Amino acid sequence: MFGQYFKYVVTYSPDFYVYYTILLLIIITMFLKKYFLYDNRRGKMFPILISDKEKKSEMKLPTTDSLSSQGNQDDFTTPTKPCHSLQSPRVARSLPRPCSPVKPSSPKKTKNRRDSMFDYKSDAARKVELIAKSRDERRLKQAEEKTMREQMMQAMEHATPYWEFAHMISEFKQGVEFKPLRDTDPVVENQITVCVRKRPLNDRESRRKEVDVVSVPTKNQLIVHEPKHKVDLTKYLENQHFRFDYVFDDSCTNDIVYKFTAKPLVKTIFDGGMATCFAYGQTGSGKTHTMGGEFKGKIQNFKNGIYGLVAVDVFKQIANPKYAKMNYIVSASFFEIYGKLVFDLLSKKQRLRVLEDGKQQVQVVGLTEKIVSKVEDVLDIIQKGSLERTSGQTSKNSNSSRSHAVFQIILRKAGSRVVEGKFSLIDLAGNERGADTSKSNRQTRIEGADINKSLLALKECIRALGRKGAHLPFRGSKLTQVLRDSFIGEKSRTCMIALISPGNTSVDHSLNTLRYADRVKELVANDSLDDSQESLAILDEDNDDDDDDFKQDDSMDLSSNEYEVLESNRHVIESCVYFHKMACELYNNSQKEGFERKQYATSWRNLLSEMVDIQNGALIKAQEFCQLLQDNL
Ligand SMILES: Nc1ncnc2c1ncn2[C@@H]1O[C@H](COP(=O)(O)OP(=O)(O)OP(=O)(O)O)[C@@H](O)[C@H]1O
Repeated sequence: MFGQYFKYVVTYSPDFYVYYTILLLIIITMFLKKYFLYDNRRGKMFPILISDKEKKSEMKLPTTDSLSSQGNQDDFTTPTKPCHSLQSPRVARSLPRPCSPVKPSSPKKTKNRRDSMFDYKSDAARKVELIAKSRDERRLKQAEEKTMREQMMQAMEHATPYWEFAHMISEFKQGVEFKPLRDTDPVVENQITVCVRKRPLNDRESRRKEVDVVSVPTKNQLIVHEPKHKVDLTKYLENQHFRFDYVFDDSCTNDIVYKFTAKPLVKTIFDGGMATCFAYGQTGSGKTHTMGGEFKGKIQNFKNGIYGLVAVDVFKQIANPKYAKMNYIVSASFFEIYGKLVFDLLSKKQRLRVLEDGKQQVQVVGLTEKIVSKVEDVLDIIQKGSLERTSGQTSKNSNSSRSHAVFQIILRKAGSRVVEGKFSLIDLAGNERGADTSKSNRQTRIEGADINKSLLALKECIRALGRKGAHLPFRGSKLTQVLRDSFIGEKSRTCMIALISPGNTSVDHSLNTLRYADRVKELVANDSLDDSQESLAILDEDNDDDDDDFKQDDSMDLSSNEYEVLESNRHVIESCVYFHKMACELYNNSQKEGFERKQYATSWRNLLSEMVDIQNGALIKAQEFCQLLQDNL
């Protein structure tokens, strides 16, 4: 029927297309009115977004009753559905006014028609909103971080008196990539090896809430974070960088330390050379722990100290078919040098004399040398000597920290007295004891001066070993005298292990230790004295022995003091020539273009501290001598 009507209209009504178009326009307008809004400001139409829920509510138009009940505040229970929710204009218009009393403070404020219009924001508006949002989030995060930082600082202040430094150090460490030494790293063989071992904080330091001021970022680098105060008392860190052959951090065991230090030297003594390994550092820094073995309470495990580990490897080599036919006899000795006195640790601390024969061979007369055939024999000797060394001492007033302990393993061929090879392992006196020279107690001053002197002489001797053919100032101390043959010969090899305590109260001593070790290595690496310099340094060789030094056992005898003062005087003269040359060289280099500022600063500082060391040593001797002359008046 509709079809017939349509056919009729098409056939008989020429205005059909006009009607049809008008009808279509009406439909389109209605559609637009229902689903679109016109934004006057922008002159654009926008489609209305209606959530599914709202669409549903729109479809179910509220009855007058329900609307009035919504409008009744007393019955108001759900403010989440206000009448002016997002609805089409038609629906919105159809709603009666009284529906407005929705609580204005309603937490879920729904959008009205106008709000819905502004849901459609330009990109710029969206971006502004995003920026504002992220700014608010950032501010919130910053506030949270600040609160946390304040809380942490408060907690740290209670936990440690050095919390500010601890905080600065931990911030510094965050920017450092740590790649410490690993057991699998290759062992480099040097004639002189200088390395550093840092021990962990001990119980006493932890109780005092000390801060660990030493970082070991790589296998050969170390940083000391020296706590400092500015004039206005602001705290800051001075980070001092050092480089050595190896640096062992507090997680390294004695086995690892041994692998990179003394182990490579064992074969030296089978090749007819002398090997020497020193442990240098402040009292309590771990010298005995490293050389003698780890402590478990008061009990020391001699098997895992460097003494014991060397013994194991020596016997392994003896069993090696290459050396088995050589018929080596192994013997061991253990003695202590305290000032100018030498004591046998294997013979109830019997006092020994050090003499030099016509061929400049130094002999420790009467020293017990026990023949050993297995590792256990050596461990017995180490145990006996160590107990002898520490017996009758309290840790506070320990003589062991003021004496040098020398443990030697000697190789001879069966039936011969000739030494084929010797490994000397030395646990040096605490280096801070050398600074005891200003103390009023005369004995302490003398001890301090002796330690200072022996450590300076030791450094000079190692330097001389590095500078082949240079003058060997071995007469500078009893220690270097008895070790004379360790510093001569092409085949001699030396290793120094500098031990440091990590606590902030030890930082000055640790820096002293590191500077000493640094100079030993740096001079080995950089020194290239020319012949004229060497010839200047030889003066002493002709200086015929004033054997007083060897024949007298009295520690403070006038003539030996005079000898030492004159020796130090000569040493100062020689060093002045050397310093003058080096200082000129450094200065001239600094005038050249593109000179390395950092290298210059380090070299100049080291040169000056070396000069100060030598002059201080001479000053101590001169003061002692003045005092002695006065006492003898
Ligand atoms: N690497 C380490 N790991 C753990 N503990 C260590 C380490 N080094 C040292 N210690 C501990 O620190 C303490 C002091 O060490 P040690 O006696 O070896 O110092 P020292 O330098 O020989 O002192 P002294 O000059 O008085 O003989 C010991 O209790 C030792 O166990």
